[in-house]
Amino acid sequence: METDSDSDGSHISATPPRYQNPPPPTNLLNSTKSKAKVKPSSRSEPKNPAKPKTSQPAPTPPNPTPLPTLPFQICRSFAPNTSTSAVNSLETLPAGFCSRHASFSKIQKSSLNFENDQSVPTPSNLESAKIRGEVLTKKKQQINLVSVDVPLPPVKLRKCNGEGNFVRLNLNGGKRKFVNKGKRNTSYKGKRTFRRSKRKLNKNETESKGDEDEDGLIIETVEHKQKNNRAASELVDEAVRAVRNEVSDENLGSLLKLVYGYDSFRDGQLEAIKMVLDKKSTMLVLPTGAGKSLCYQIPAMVLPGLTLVVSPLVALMIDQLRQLPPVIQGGFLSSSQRPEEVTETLRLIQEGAIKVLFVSPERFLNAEFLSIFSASSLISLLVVDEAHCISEWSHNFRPSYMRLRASLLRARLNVKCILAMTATVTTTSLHDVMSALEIPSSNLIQKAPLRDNLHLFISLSGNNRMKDLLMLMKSFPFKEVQSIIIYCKFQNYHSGIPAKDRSRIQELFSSNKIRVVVATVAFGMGLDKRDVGAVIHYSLPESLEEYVQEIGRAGRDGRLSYCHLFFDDISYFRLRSLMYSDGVDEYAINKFLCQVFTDGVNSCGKLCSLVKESASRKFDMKEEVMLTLLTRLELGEVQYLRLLPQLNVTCSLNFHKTTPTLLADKDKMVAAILKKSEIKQGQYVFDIPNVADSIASTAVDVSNHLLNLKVRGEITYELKDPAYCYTIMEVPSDFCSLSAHLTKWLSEVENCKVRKLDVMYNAAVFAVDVCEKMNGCDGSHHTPCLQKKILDYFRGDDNCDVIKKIGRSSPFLRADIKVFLQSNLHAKFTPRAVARIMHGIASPAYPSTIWSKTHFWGRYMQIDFQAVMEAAKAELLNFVGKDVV
Ligand SMILES: Nc1ncnc2c1ncn2[C@@H]1O[C@H](COP(=O)(O)OP(=O)(O)OP(=O)(O)O)[C@@H](O)[C@H]1O
Repeated sequence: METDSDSDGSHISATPPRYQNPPPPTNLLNSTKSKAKVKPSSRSEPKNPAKPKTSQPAPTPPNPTPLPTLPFQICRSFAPNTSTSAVNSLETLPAGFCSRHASFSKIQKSSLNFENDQSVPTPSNLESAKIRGEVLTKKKQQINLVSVDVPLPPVKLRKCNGEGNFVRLNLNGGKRKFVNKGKRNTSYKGKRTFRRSKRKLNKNETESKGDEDEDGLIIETVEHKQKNNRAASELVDEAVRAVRNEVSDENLGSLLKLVYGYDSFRDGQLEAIKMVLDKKSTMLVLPTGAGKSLCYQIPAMVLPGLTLVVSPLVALMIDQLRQLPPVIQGGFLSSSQRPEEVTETLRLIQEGAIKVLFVSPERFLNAEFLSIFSASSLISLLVVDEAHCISEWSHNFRPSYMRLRASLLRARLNVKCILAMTATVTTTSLHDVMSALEIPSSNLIQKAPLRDNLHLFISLSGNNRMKDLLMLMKSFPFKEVQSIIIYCKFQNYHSGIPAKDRSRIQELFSSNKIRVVVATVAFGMGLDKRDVGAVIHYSLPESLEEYVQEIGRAGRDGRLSYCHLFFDDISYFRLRSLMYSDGVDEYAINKFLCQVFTDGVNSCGKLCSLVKESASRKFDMKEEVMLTLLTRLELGEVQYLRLLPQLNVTCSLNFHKTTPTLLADKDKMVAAILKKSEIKQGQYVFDIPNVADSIASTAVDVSNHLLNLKVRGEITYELKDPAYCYTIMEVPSDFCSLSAHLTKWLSEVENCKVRKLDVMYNAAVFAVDVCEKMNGCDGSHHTPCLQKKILDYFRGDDNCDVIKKIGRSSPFLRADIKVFLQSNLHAKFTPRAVARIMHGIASPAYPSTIWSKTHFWGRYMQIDFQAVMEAAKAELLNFVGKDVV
């Protein structure tokens, strides 16, 4: 007997057709003509979908649960006060209850209104609607949300403007048409008119059908809906109670089936869920698309308190929030939200009305946020998503993730159980993460980093890479693939688009109205489009981790998918140069430390700030590097300072009602402002932390007080200069040794990044030049040898010699540096600054707008950066009248 379920529990490596009854094609690009050509081994659906030819277990589509058909509704209304159960009472349960995908796409559609900027679904309006539990089905009353009927506005191919990171590309020579072409100008009004006239025509018929509307849909009565919802809610509550009574495979399986519609857990999921429910901190390493989210979502339903998920990107948080099954009330906090929204979310957390909260690690700088948790046991589980970011030896180190140490989490947030999740981690980074989070080695669940439904191809691209790409797209199997992501490293290959269009493009791509998206790495993180059939790398990724992460966007439905990597030496040289763009010299770190601890020993307890832009130029250090150093000064072996939330620190103020001196008599903060201000063009200009420090207050209190005075009509003011704020805890006794220590650390991190790129390049060169094309490798197909390289690398066995393409010297280098210095007598240089220019790397003090004009810009990319620096140092020493460091 044929079955449509995958009872072995793993869909990851299966490669059969996706559904027993495939959905109707939504993309006109997949014309019937192209379908007719489908070969059995391609991703396309079988001709007779009801009878799959394969005898392999088919991956289970999200199966409808036995729950009643429910009306669609994005958010249910809820009464926070009554919400004490783990799964909130479901007053109005969405129709997407059984299928996350249904509910996800509806949320997106309903949330998109691009008619004006105001209505673009910002994280805040989307989420605040969700957490407020607004009934979004009242379409016309929603400012930010529109009917699903409203056609999306046209997508224009834009020229690069440096704002965005991906653009639609029609690689079919304009022959194929996008599905919504020609429909885009259909206005909402027009569509309504059409529907009204249709209603007129069918009046009698409609009346005779009673409850049926003009589209033949059954209009359910409110009572009917409520009854269904209550029944569904009771079933889930019952399943949750059963798991609480006994954490058995059977009870967890029932909950899975009921909420997600899945028949079985995938490899690693059940183990992780049970471990977490047993309150054991757990490290979970599963490949991309293996279903890690479910490993915290199910515990979130069962555990009594809040599940706090730390995520590195706001876009990722929003995606994860959207993907929560409707039975789990979610929320998120981000700096893009209005203060009222943050306050409302914090209130809901305290009331227990939010079960899963997404935050960025920077949120842990916020005193108000921390205070909610420090004295309570609100948090049942803390999830660290993309946990490799904790390790400086990972491909994606984030200084703010250093804040996620078990000791700090316990002390500040009362966290008892941690679940750390990642898909891409080497043994070294894994060790770092587990020790930072104090996860015992026995609590590691790790599966192979690659799914075996990905077929890996690789080729060295010639002089015309675009031509190579177009040929690839027109050849089998790529021409058959419906959904493709092309990853590019450099923006001049993919054109930027405004940020506000990104979510729209993601939506169009998700609904198969765009076939191909060209994007940078940021796109796709968190994108859970199950049927992406191919990922093409137009240029070399920076590391094998990045490669694995990006190819992991393909084949999440378990079907055979294709990944092609183009690489060439020039892109490699260019990327390798960029690896040096964060480097800093010891003397610059020393100067930086002097500024951070301005007043020397007397500055303990002082509230200070460092204006980002000016400091960045002054020390020729990127803002992220300054933040890395400040975070290290806070979280290293000695706590030298405590970072506070970033602020705009310079205030220019005008008094209106009461005279300044009279107001100062009544208000001590105004008195401090007058004392600390300079008067410029009639305005009082002062530094907020400086004023706060003088009256032993906080910068946040001063900001709030200013707002208050403004509301009373006493003042108006403007804020500028975004800055890092901090309180000094201890002044270093030896600046020199601290600078040396920090420089060494930063250079090790830099070397690690260079090494990762070299290993990536090495793997590519090996496949193309060295692989003997045995064991399954053939032509440009190199799945076996690349898989082996990846597995060895993740196991920490990457000691292979890196192919040395980078030169150590050039006969003209010194002479060119000399000419460069002579022709730029007006400027001061360090060896690093000269080497950056020779490598074509911009820095805050040497921006590309100015320095790319010199014809030496990027000329020595193929020579090792350190070697260029040494040559520059030697020339600077010879050069009279230049400062040499
Ligand atoms: N047991 C299961 N059976 C079938 N499908 C599942 C199962 N668990 C999860 N999925 C589906 O797999 C897809 C990927 O899940 P998810 O987004 O959690 O992956 P992930 O491991 O977090 O990936 P990434 O690392 O890329 O974020 C989702 O569509 C999810 O619904």
